[in-house]
Amino acid sequence: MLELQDISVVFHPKTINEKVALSHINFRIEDGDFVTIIGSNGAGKSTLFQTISGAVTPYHGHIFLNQQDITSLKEHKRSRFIGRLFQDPLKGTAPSLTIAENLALAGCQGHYFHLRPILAKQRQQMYMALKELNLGLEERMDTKVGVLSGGQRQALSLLMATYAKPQLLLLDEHTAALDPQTASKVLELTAKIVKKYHMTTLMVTHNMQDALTYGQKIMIMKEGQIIDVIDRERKKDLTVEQLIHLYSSKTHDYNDRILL
Ligand SMILES: Nc1ncnc2c1ncn2[C@@H]1O[C@H](COP(=O)(O)OP(=O)(O)OP(=O)(O)O)[C@@H](O)[C@H]1O
Repeated sequence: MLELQDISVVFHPKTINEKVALSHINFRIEDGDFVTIIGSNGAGKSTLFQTISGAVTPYHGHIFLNQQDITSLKEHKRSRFIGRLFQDPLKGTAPSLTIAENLALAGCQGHYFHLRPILAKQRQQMYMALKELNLGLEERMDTKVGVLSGGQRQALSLLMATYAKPQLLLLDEHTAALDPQTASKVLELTAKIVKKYHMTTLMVTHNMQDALTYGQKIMIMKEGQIIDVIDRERKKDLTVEQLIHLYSSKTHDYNDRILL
């Protein structure tokens, strides 16, 4: 379970550049929930993820993961149980290492990594995990990641972010830089892995259809606040057109990127 209690984030406090990026955020997500987050530019979505993952320290409030107060836990320690995926496929993998070496790296999340020969048993585990992606990467384990396509790399990043079975998975528009076909493939893979391991997941997206399809709940953010949470009951009969209408009327965001 993830719980945020009265979280506020202020950049450059008490200066002329002061910016309140998150303002009194409260929410609770149960184990295994898949929650999608939508919001206009600058609403605070990335800051929310940075705060949960420990890259940004809140000005106020507390964060609990499975009853443990992680508010002051360092980012690298949180990475042992929080997996994260970014929009840029280049961010989640090391290009000069092979696929197998990247997965070995993912296996020691948050701990010091020494590149050692990979044991036959480890390779077998990697082979099986890669096979699930259905992209043929299991036959290319000694290929350097730098030569993979954006979609292959993002699928591998997804596998890496979930390899150590994190308690929480944060997906920050992780398919936005991919072409539509590859994006839907990576999203389907995401849903499959999340369901298989019952991972508590938060996904930021600008795509209303994806927010509706994958989110068991949908959070709407505006100007550093959560302005609405659409729960299972309200979501049940919601169409994408109704979601767009609801979103636009609440945020006054009529951006084409959202509507499409
Ligand atoms: N390091 C920082 N210093 C100062 N202001 C910041 C910093 N990071 C973010 N902000 C500001 O905080 C607000 C929230 O930014 P954030 O990136 O979280 O929004 P977002 O919802 O992820 O937007 P987008 O959809 O455009 O990525 C914005 O006004 C942004 O300019």
